Amino acid sequence: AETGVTAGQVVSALEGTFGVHAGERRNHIKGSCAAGEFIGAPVARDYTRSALFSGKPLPVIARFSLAGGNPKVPDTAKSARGMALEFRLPDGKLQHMTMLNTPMFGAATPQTFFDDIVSKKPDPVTGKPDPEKIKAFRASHPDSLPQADYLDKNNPPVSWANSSYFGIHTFKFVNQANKTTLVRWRFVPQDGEKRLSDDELKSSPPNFLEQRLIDRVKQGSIRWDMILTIGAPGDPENNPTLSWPSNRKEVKIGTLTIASVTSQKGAECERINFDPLVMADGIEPTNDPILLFRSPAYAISFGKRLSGK
Ligand code: HEM
Repeated sequence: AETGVTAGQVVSALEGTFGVHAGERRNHIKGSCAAGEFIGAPVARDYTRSALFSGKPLPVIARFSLAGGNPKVPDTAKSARGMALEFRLPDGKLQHMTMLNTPMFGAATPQTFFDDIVSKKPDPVTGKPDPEKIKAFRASHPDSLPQADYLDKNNPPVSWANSSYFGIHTFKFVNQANKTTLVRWRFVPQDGEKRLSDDELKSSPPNFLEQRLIDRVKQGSIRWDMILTIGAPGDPENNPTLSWPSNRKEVKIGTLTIASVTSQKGAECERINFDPLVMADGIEPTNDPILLFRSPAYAISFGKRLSGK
């Protein structure tokens, strides 16, 4: 039933549902900028020749965000949180990782993502999304259910610092001998996972994530461990809605340190397009149709906001 929705149509759907906010991201519009460094563990070189894992510290520009194109989305919203990283490698090379705090994504195809966004368009009468349309979307798109179920059952984190972030897609690690390994990765917070209680969900103010992260970093740097999961034959490679079995081999391959946090206005992360296909030698994409679709969609959003639209 793939009808081949285009990246332009998906960005238009985001604008239709969330409005056009000139000069701003069409998705993950609300967020904060951060910076720090990454030290990769040389043990990763069994799997990849990427300069990320030289063992030397590399500068990182980061952005923490909430999913969706509503600039006023409350920080209690039961939606995904994002962490986007730009690693600055020697010789001006770049590596991006643009992740969510859910282990899986809510669409196996761009069409499902499009239908999801359209189903959330506010009803002109109530000014709110129509719960019946959201129900109908879920019933007709089983690939949306694992992430929706995860977001239903897991409250959002108390802080961006108290969440794991998942690469979600499968990627290829290519080593010095040109051997390819299918992998997934995630970043696990050294501060520990901590979610809002049901009471806090109701009582928290709409804006606390940014100030809480600024306050946290004043106490000292914030760290995440980068954990690599090694795929086994038969593990889904091109479907980001499907988890891998939990008994796969895992290796700690680096530490991310965030040392400064600011609001996004005028800060360095604001003008970065965290296109997940920006990759340095040693890491390559799979044929995951969602991963490949993200790049043109981000380019359209980026082009619009850079030109003040
Ligand atoms: C069909 C699938 C998807 C579409 C169409 C889409 C679209 C977009 C767009 C248009 C932006 C704003 C880009 C900009 O103006 O710079 C964005 C941001 C973002 N997306 Fe996606 N996305 C998709 C899937 C995903 C997936 C699978 C993930 C995580 C694995 C993800 C994580 C993020 C994050 C974290 C940001 C914020 C990046 C930043 O801070 O600049 N997205 N997305």
